[in-house]
Amino acid sequence: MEGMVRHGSQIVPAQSVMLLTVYCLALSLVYKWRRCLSAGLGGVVKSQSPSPPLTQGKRGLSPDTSDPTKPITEMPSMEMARAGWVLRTLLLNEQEQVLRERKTAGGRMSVPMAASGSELVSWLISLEAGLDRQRATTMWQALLEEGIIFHVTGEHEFRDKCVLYQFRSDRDGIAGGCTTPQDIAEAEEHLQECLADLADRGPDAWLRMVLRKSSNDRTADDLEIIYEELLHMKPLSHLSNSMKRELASVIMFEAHPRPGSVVFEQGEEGRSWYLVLCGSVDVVIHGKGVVATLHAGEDFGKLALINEAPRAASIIVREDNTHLLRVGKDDFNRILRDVEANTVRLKEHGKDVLILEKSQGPHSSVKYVVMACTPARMVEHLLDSRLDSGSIDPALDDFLLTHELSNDASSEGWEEAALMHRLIIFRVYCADHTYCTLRLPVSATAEQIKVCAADKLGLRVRPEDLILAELKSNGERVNFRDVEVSVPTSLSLNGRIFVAPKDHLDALTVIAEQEAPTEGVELDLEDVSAKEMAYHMTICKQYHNINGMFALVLGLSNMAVSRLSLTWDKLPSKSRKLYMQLEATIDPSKNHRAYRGVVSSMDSPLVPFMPLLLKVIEDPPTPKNESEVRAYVRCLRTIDNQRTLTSLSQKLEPRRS
Ligand SMILES: Nc1ncnc2c1ncn2[C@@H]1O[C@@H]2COP(=O)(O)O[C@H]2[C@H]1O
Repeated sequence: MEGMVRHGSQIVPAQSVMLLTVYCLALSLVYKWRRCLSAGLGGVVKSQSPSPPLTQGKRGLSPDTSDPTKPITEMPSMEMARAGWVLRTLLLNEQEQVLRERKTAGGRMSVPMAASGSELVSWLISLEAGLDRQRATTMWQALLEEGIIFHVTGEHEFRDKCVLYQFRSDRDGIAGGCTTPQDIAEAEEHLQECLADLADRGPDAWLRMVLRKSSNDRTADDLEIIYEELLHMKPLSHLSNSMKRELASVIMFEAHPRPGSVVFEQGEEGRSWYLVLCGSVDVVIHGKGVVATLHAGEDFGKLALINEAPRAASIIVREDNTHLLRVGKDDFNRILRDVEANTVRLKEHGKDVLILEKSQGPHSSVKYVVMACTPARMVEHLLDSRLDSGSIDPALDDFLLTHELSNDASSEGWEEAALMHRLIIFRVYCADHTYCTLRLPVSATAEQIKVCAADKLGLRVRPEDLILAELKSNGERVNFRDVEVSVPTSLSLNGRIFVAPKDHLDALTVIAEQEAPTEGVELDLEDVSAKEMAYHMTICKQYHNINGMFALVLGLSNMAVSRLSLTWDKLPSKSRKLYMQLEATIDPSKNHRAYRGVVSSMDSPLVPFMPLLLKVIEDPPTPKNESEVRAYVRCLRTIDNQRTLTSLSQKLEPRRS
């Protein structure tokens, strides 16, 4: 059987065996270079691993890679590890010992196996005809940025000067000072390939080094290098040259060696705008998971800057050695805002979910026009958009009045499962009003909550004899069935969860805080003058804030207030008439015809009445700045118990007998 070789029980072509042998040899060589380096880098050679699942486990904070004297990788790449090994092996074989014991400036410290930057540059030039000093300097910087060589006291990037550098393996004492003839032969064999790798990486390494310097440390040459590079960057091609010049002094480089590290988290304040240089990042939204992956040439983080809103998503590094460019908020506003903030385009699972375009509003104000949007995103956008002047385009009115919003899992990608796994913190009370605080997924069943609460509260009752119930502020009780989920999110306003033995259920009484706020609110309404209050109420109408207007009218139309006839009588008839007109707009008959009439008679922008909008969605989406909204609602102290409201009202105007 010509050309075939027996391998175990298999017959394989001889060619494959040869390939396999070459491959094994190559692997062993690579292993040697990496072993030499990894011993000094924690001892483990890390393989290129895929990203960890993004919804689990702890995410590391991004390391600070802004210091240009430090490596930007956790482990050197195969190519640079090999180049380091080859150059060191050949340097050790030099007649005139380049690597030898040296004294640092001032003779303070003696360093073994060190060489000055200028000696290393001269030596490299001697290996390759046509190489100039600047090019050779960048090649050594390529080794320095991967932690293969170091400035002996860690103060400098690579310099063609009389400053000392060492190979890491010498600094950490993990490589011998001798070389075998076999090593030298191997190094010579790979030299040309290594020089080509270094020449290839040098200029980028130099650029990265310059981009890591603080603005103040950048020289005119540095700025020129950055500017030249910005001229060629596709994602910046729409910027004018003068903008690129300005950017050159402020744009910063950020390296993320590890997948899973967090660039920033959803809800944080926006401080920078980013551009992906290489690698990729995931856009992760609470309750939805990864909604998009951004690659080289794509940008992120401008929404929070132009909106003055919290970050709409977390950005998690997806690949090893992802490199980003960053522009701080002030610089973004100064240089880029006018151009970059022209369009905001958000994608989820490859589909555009929101495209906003800036346009000129009246009186040279700026407004954003929604060019395309999914219904779900529109609601999110409306819920938390504070775009510049807060203005929304007229097309939106039509949308609000006509669009049927649906919670279609397939088209909108609502990840109900992810929502259900979200952890929430809530209290469970006992009959004596002691309570425990639990942190469970939304999907936890009433039975699971019951068991956890009983355990924490020390209730010595079998779970089957316990009941979990909501006690509303009016004393009404609703028992949960054991299989029910989303218990804490289904409570009524001021409702509380109680756990009690079946035969003690009737003894449950409402907690004082359920009836009325037990603590003062930050803003004491009584400190505000009636005039001031009236001013703020009127402003809702003036600014077309129908939502705010309705909230006020609904509040005033509550029985506890509407019955205060003595007070109402004090109103001038003009105001009374105006109020009656407003009251008419909340009339829900004929599918909110009165409301629709008001909306159509108003010029844009306007804030629609949200409950009406949300009523058509079976399961309202979670707003983007969810944590903020939740914190707000948690601190919102209201009285929803009609009995309490009526008794307060009667204190003001006792019932006439
Ligand atoms: N579908 C998306 N939803 C929200 N943010 C997204 C989406 N896709 C990309 N992003 C980017 O993620 C960034 C998170 O921070 P910002 O809110 O500042 O700006 C956001 C957008 O630039």
